[in-house]
Amino acid sequence: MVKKRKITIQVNKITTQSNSGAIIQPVISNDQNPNFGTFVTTYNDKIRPILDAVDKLRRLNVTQQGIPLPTIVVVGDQSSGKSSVLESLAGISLPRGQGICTRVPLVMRLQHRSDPLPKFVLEYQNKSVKIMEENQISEAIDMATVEIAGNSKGISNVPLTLVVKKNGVPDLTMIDLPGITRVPVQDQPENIYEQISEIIMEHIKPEESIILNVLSATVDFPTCESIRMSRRVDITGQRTLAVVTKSDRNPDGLLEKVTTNEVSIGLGYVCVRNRINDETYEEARIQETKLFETHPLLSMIDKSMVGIPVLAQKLVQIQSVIISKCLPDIVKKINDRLNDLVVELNKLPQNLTTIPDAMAAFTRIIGSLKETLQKILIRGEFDDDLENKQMCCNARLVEMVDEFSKELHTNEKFGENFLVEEMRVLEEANGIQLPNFLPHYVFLYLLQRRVSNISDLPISFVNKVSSYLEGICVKVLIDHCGNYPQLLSSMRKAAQSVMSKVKNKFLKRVVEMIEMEKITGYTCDTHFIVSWSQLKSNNYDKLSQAMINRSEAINIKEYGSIKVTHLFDVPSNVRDEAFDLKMRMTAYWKIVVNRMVDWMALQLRFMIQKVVNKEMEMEIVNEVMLHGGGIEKMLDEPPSVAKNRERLQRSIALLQESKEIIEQVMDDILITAD
Ligand SMILES: Nc1nc2c(ncn2[C@@H]2O[C@H](COP(=O)(O)OP(=O)(O)OP(=O)(O)O)[C@@H](O)[C@H]2O)c(=O)[nH]1
Repeated sequence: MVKKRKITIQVNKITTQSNSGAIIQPVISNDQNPNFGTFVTTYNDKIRPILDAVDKLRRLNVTQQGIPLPTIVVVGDQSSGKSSVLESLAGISLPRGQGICTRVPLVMRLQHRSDPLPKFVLEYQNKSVKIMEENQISEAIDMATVEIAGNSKGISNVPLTLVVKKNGVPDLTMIDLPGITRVPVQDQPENIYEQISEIIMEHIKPEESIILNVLSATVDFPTCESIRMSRRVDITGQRTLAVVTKSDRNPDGLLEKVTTNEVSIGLGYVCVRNRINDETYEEARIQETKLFETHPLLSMIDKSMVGIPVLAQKLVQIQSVIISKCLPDIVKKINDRLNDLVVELNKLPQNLTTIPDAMAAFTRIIGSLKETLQKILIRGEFDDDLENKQMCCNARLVEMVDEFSKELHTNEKFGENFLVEEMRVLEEANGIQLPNFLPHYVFLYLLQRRVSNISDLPISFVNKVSSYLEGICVKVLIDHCGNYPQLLSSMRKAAQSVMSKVKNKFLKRVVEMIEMEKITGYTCDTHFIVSWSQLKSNNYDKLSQAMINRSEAINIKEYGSIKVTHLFDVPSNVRDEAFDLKMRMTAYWKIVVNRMVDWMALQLRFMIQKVVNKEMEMEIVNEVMLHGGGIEKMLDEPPSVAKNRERLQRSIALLQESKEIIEQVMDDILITAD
């Protein structure tokens, strides 16, 4: 319920569309010949409170908090007459002339005041300069421009605000922007066009901006840069109003230009004649009225489309519509932004002041760190972000184990020299002994050679897995002490140190495991005998047949085609003995490889369990307490956090103030539309 309703604004004959696609059509009846003075006095009282509220928000710089404000933005090509139009509306002199004059955004706040004595204030960069005389305004703006944008013709996006409180002016706030030019002059930078475009686009892009496009009657409208730019952000022209200046200089064809509307201006055209040379504003208005009444061509233009008073009326109406339309949205945006900032502020670490507080915070960090590591490394649950595949640890670890197993298995190749190694070893093992009696050391010798051949694979597996786990632990640690960066280096050191210790232990065991495999050939797995018998029975006949038939190759299951021509002249007893040895080793090697993979996987799980449940925590506590300066360090809030907290508090205070301003004005008014 609205508590207070002091002022009612009746916005007649103005249609508005939805928030996003505003169609604003101020309709001024054709028979109405607006008088600048009487119009503003009736309108000003009604719009001023809202305009004041929006101007207060502008001064608070809420736009920097992502809250766009309804604004009339004056754009135009260089020397199109932008400043002259503002001068005419305000009845004051602004820097005018050929070449670039406006080099910084100029916010013009016009306010009607009943006192005949005008007041002028120039605000910029937290300064407020009172201007005593009207004829000093131009110079003051020039000086402030030089202070902001330098002596040369460079431009800047730092705004100047000129407050004009004067009897009879319309209550309007507009922003005049540097004129668009493609050619740099004097020592302007080469990219002057890009710089100006950027400033203009920033101001005209928000849906809340009304574009006041100043076009000189002396140019072809479709060729105007300002038209091209405004059409990029306002394709249908629904928030663009055109002011045609210099009507006196080029009256030919102007009527046609503004009625055919070749450049799709949605809010209509107003043709004006600004002050020329040393005319007073009163003289300029008289000359303008005379021009549009008596000139044979210009007098044919509808009276609702000519003269500064009509422009003032249109602007005031448009301004009241956009402001009243945007107010609820501004409140919503302020509320949303406030909520976001409060959440962000609450997420910041508590500013710790006592050792018990620091101790509690440290314990919390360790606890949640352990919980996360248990979740992803032991229970194998997913991290929140499934896209981050690195953090799906169990899946990545099993991939590494599978790859290790594949490498070990593919290492077993019969190759070109089938049985050659076995025959050579048997030959050297020959002695004065019973034939066909295989000494155990022959098998062991071959086994040792095979184990040595693959011994680098388990080592590189340990290296790979350890560096992956170290990466995961460091990432989790960084995430968990993001709020206390002063702990980061100790935590990182602890994680690296614990992982390095564990890796060394793991490597030591792997080396032992390799040695064990070399020392003894043993398995309790009965499948060994079955597998050996099968290999022999399946392949012995193939080999014998090949020797009889002199076939080049035999096909052994799982190992493919194997060349045997080099065995043709080998005595059958030697060949058979070597064949038996090979099949025995093949069956046993499968057992060895599987045992290695199983053992490594179990060791890995065991190691992870120990690190996560105990060693990481102990190492962190040790590192922080003994070497990292203790938890007292947590009491020194890092400058980055303090700065962030200050920034958030400032923004929250600013938005709260803005919210109060806007809620107050909404309480005070009730807007009705026909
Ligand atoms: N005859 C005539 N001259 C005008 C009119 N409007 C502006 N001028 C002249 O055109 C020139 C440029 O006008 P400014 O108002 O400085 O143009 P501007 O667009 O503000 O210029 P920049 O900000 O430098 O781009 C000045 O010499 C004005 O006196 C007009 O309606 N009639």
